[in-house]
Amino acid sequence: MIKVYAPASMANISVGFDILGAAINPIDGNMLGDCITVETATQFQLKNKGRFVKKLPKDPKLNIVYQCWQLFCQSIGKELPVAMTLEKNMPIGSGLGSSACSVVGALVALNEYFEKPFNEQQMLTMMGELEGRISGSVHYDNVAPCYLGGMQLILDEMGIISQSIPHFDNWYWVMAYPGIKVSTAEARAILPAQYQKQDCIAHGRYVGGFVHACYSQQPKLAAAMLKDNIAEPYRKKLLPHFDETQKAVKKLGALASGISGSGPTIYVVSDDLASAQQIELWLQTHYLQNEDGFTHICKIDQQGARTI
Ligand SMILES: Nc1ncnc2c1ncn2[C@@H]1O[C@H](COP(=O)(O)OP(=O)(O)OP(=O)(O)O)[C@@H](O)[C@H]1O
Ligand SMILES: N[C@@H](CCO)C(=O)O
Repeated sequence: MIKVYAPASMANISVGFDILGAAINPIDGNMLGDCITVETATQFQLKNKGRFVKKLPKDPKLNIVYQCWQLFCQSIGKELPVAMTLEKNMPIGSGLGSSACSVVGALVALNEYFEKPFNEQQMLTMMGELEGRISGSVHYDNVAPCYLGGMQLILDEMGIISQSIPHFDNWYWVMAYPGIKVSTAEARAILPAQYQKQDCIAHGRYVGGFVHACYSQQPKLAAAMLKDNIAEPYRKKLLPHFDETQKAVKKLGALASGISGSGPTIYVVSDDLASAQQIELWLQTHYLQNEDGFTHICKIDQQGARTI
């Protein structure tokens, strides 16, 4: 039997719409991600369990794990009789890469079980295709960090889909999921089809500046560059009182904050644990909307998907 854990991820990180993402890990040892097992069977079976199992599609063929198995079989050229179990620990439509956790977990578990018929690039290509089926367009900024760990910059040139870039080891990422759903497909549909020239120039400056600051290890500059003029102005209305939340966490010492993926989770950066804890408490009291909501103080997860 093979069991794989696939971690949560935050896509975009404000500056890198569709091209930047990081895997995250709560510092308290909680495992924030889906788990998938693959076992021997005489015919294909898929069982679902976990905290968010009720939020999965009713039709089992719409479960992305089933589609992972189908694509894996098609790519290998034969039907593979295995029993898969999805532990759905991630809320759906959260901005924490829930579908990516299932896609990456399922493909890595199958690839491990069958002794790695596919290499990293082939795996990423399949992951991108499956993520694209869900959100309406291929984007790797959740699947790449979930699979490879660290902070990933999507390149998609010369056969290289993604490479990791340096980050700041002392940064805490306070993540707050309010408990409401935002569909990625809908959050993409509300974005403009075209942007003004000055917005394109500013966007280039922010993302270039952030990557430069990461390489030259200038944390203040990096935090100042974490600005989103592509998605946040249009998506923030989907999140509970976003502007007020940003102002409040800034007063509590946040270096930066923004939308995780397509929301409604927000991330807040702090380089001080006491301040991160105060921010977390504030978010628990003011940002969570129902009992499904949660907060975690995280660090960037270096490992990505792994067998456990
Ligand atoms: N195993 C699965 N895990 C998560 N979503 C699934 C799964 N199988 C099918 N789906 C469907 O995929 C869609 C996922 O929606 P969406 O992309 O908005 O969520 P998400 O992956 O949590 O988003 P985000 O990447 O912002 O965290 C939903 O319609 C859901 O029903
Ligand atoms: N980059 C994607 C991530 C979705 O999780 C978006 O913001 O639409």
